Amino acid sequence: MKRIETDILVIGAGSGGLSVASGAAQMGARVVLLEGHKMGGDCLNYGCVPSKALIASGKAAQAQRHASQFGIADVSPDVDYAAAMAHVQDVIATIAPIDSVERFERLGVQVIQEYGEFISPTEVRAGDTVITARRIVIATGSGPLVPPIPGLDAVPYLTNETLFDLRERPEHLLIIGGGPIGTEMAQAHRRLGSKVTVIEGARALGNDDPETAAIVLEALRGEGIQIAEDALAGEVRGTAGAIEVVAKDGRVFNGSHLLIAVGRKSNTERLNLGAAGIETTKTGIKVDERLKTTNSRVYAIGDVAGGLQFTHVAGYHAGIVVRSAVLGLPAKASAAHIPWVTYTAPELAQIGLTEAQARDKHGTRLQVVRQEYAHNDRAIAERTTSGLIKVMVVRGRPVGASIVGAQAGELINLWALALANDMKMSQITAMVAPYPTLGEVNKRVAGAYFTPRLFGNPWVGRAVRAVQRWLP
Ligand SMILES: Cc1cc2nc3c(=O)[nH]c(=O)nc-3n(C[C@H](O)[C@H](O)[C@H](O)COP(=O)(O)OP(=O)(O)OC[C@H]3O[C@@H](n4cnc5c(N)ncnc54)[C@H](O)[C@@H]3O)c2cc1C
Ligand SMILES: NC(=O)c1ccc[n+]([C@@H]2O[C@H](COP(=O)([O-])OP(=O)(O)OC[C@H]3O[C@@H](n4cnc5c(N)ncnc54)[C@H](O)[C@@H]3O)[C@@H](O)[C@H]2O)c1
Repeated sequence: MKRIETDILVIGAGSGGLSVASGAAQMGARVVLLEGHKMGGDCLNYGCVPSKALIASGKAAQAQRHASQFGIADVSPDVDYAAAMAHVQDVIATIAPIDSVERFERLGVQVIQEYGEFISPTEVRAGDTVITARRIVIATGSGPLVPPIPGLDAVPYLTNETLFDLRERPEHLLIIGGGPIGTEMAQAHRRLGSKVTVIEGARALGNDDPETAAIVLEALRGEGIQIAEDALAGEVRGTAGAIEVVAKDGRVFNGSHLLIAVGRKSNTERLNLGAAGIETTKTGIKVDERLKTTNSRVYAIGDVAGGLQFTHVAGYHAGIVVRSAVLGLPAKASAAHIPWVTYTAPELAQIGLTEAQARDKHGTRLQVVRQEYAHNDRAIAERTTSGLIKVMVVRGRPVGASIVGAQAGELINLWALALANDMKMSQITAMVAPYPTLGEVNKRVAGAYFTPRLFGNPWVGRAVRAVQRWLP
């Protein structure tokens, strides 16, 4: 057995682990990084990157179908599904060098391409090497949760780890789960020419504000996607090409392929956490607000920590751990200013409290201001007028924002800045937004907060009349 001593040991080279490793190494710490499978983890290989690339193919196909609104003939697109998947692989290959072993070795990180497992509270074994470190960071991510639905083990099914290997377009894709994976992949496949049925056990896009989510679901249904809600999958039957999902209430859904998208399972099995005294919860590794596990020299970040499971959260966690484990500074994680976006068309974005959550927490102190895309000149020019922004305001400060519409994911950035810095609505109205941009909806919605305070206000009216009498 080889032995290595280091300052920081990072287990897992996905979004979170890579950020810790590069940050720590560039600040001068000795870093060892373990990766048992693909550098880049889920986001690069089976998650964000391939899904957004396939969504881009679907968008290109859809634009051809609806070009006549811009004076160009509508065309039924000639979709080459295998070529769309080749585009997906090309996008992954373009980004991969940034996450590669070579790049990390150039940064001074010692990369070991093996799975790691604890053999004591201070030691991790990876292949034939035992590593001891001042601090250990677990960043092993998550994998697709495959629920114990009767019959599922006897039929072929896809997950996010196998979907992007397909080269023949599914004739009829059944998707169990109407969360972000289910809805994004439903729309991409529908636009590329598959029939699609989403089978959702509760409410589709149920983690988002119901009013904004409903606008997305209406758009998806309008494109021909069947979305069955309150349809908990109870049984799966059939063979390759002819699959049947039976809901608990007896509804039967038939299709050629089946995608399972019912959430995630933290990757903890290989870690032998018991040997290190690290406890888990139902969703992942138990951590405190500093992201420390029940072993005070070990941190857990990103998906494996079982909170919000997004790449930007893994990156944010990495920043907290670098401050704490590398610089020895106190740093705590918070979830209140974390945005998320579902990249359907229209996009759906959320930060902070939804309207219902804000009402529960702040009662009558809450004011909700709204602005429709239909009043935005750029949206009118580009025929993307179906959209809405709602901002939840308490005592002049935003506590949450929900956006549905074109580029909602870009527009939420401003509210991410505002919530991260506890900004006031007056600071948003002080901004001058270039015309004509969709971003003007952000300024307009902030203006809507002040409108009733300024227009039709008897005190303001009296003041204005007095000033007008005195002005020369
Ligand atoms: C289809 C899909 C689409 C998504 N789209 C988005 C999106 O648009 N935006 C967004 O923010 N998020 C998105 N996500 C979520 C995002 O992919 C994850 O939140 C993110 O990858 C988590 O990063 P991580 O570092 O925690 O884990 P991962 O990226 O999963 O990396 C963990 C790594 O650890 C390795 N590993 C596991 N066990 C061990 C071990 N014992 N030893 C060594 N290595 C180990 C794994 O092989 C893996 O490479 C999507 C997810 C999916 C599935
Ligand atoms: N755009 C993004 O940022 C993005 C995109 C995809 C995935 N992700 C990340 O990946 C995570 C996983 O996504 P997901 O969509 O798999 O999970 P999810 O947990 O968000 O949604 C799963 C859905 O499946 C339903 N469900 C569960 N069991 C069921 C059953 N037996 N029958 C029918 N429906 C059932 C649930 O009610 C839920 O609505 C997300 O929570 C997110 O963190 C992010």
